Amino acid sequence: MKNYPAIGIRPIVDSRRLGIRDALEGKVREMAQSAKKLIEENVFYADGTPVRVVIFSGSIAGGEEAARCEAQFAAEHVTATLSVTPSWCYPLETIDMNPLTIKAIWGFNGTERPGAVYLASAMAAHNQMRRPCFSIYGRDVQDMEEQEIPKDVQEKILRFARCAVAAGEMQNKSYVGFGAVSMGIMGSFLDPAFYAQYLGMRSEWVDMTEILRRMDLGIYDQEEYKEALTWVYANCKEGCDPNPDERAHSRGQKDEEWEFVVKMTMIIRDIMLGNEKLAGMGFAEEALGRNGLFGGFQGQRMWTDYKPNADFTEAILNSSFDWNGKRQPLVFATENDNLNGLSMLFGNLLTGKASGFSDVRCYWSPEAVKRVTNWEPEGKAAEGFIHLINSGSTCLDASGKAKDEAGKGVMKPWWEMKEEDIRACLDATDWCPAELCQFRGGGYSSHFKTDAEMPLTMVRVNLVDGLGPVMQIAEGWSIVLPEDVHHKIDIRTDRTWPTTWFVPRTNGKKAFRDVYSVMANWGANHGAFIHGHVGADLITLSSMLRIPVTMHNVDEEKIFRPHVWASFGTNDLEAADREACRAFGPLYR
Ligand SMILES: C[C@H](O)[C@@H](O)[C@@H](O)C(=O)CO
Ligand SMILES: [Mn+2]
Repeated sequence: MKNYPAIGIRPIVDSRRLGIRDALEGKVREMAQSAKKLIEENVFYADGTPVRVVIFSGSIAGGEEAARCEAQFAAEHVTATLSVTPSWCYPLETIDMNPLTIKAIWGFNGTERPGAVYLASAMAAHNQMRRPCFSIYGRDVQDMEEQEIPKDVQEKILRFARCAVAAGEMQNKSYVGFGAVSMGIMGSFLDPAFYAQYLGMRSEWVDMTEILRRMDLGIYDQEEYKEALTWVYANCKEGCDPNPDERAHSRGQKDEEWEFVVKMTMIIRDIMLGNEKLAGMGFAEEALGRNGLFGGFQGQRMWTDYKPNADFTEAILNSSFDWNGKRQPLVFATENDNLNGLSMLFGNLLTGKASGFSDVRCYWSPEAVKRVTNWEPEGKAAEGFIHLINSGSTCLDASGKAKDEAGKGVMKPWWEMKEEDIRACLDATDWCPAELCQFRGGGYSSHFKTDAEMPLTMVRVNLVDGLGPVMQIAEGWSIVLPEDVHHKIDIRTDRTWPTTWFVPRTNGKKAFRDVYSVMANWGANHGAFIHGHVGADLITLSSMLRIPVTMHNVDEEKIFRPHVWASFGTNDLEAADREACRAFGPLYR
């Protein structure tokens, strides 16, 4: 079900008529319209639709009009508000008091009217009444008649809007976990209280046998299945079979496994999203789906010891395309690691791009690389690098084969993918039969290497007893190693899996002292990665969700959190963040 969260703009004015309110109405309306335009042109829901922005029909000078605004916004599913004003107004009578909306105020930096005085006073009210609010105030004084939104104000409005919409898209949606905990991986343990209280999400469990039930009873679109299988045979070339001849599956078995994994992919998608075609086949309940926003699959080991694994399913669902062409990625976590899936989801909601899922497998020091390959790491690899590799599944976008206008390898918002991008990602990927010691039931692993130097942000949400959820962020780059070096170290691991060589940006201090320290401090076996340096957005989103960021390498001046965070300290921002999140607690408790 689609229920887009809207951003509501609240024009605030001084109530004194006879020359003040009248003089402000035009300016405040123009501020509201320009903010609406800025957001609608630059911020998108994960499905590519421009964000819906509504402006209160009037302006707000007191509690009565504030209440009217609240009523209008409630009917419009407004989950975040941006109040705008060029003047002094009366904070306790005009601010957004809704405990659930995510709030910001843009106070015009002009001195004809005391906009900044209102802003500061409104922040004091928000801070004292447990209603955290983002403060947006331009660095340079503007003339009252100026209509241009200054660049620094634009950056804050857009960061606020992207993150508030991401938070809003999670509300009332579900995480759908197929199976249970995989191989004792703690991230697979699904804590419904965390999702309900911090994200406003529902947690659902689906036994993996549901996939077999639908397969055996033919509860999937048979026509689409034929098209999908034809597309797979034409576009998903088989790679090397790592199994010794005496153990390798026969051609017949392998063909059955292709049929199986294509059906499995469609069935899991239908369980997550629903499919009205199923209603026409007499399966009304199955047609509804489970309102899934993201999900995960246990796989190992009970399923994968018996049936084909979900490597193909996870890789295709996480990619920005399938046999129907380009489409919104469906974030789907390997090994049912919902915390890594959530980390992927944050990146996807903020950018519209496919997210990578990886084991954080190994730190390669320059010395070790030299010893093993006789190559002296240089450039971004000079301090060593981290091997990101997942057991058989990463979105094909992570091959880095989509190209921007300059011909550079990138990962694009799914709606910008071109046919040639999809073709290039498919051509760069082969699908290796599963290594049968680990996956006795077979299946196919997406096998590629990230073949472009791209800005990436590695992300992880962890749950820590006594602290709650925490976020880790490492901005850095994928790197491309000389082919022989890549080959020598890649085949030391599972040669049929997708590899990304990652170098975090280090600064010689604390967790980012060097590449080794980043790996040593990482909170779990998995990490998600998203294209671009989006750490500042992740920090803002985390503050909205009251998730403290306990590790990041984002420049301090880019950090944008609710104004009240400064009241928890300005010297140690990490401690202040932790204290503020603890003080306010989860949004939906
Ligand atoms: C195939 C192996 O069991 C992998 O799945 C395992 O090493 C992991 O990915 C653990 O996160
Ligand atoms: Mn893993």
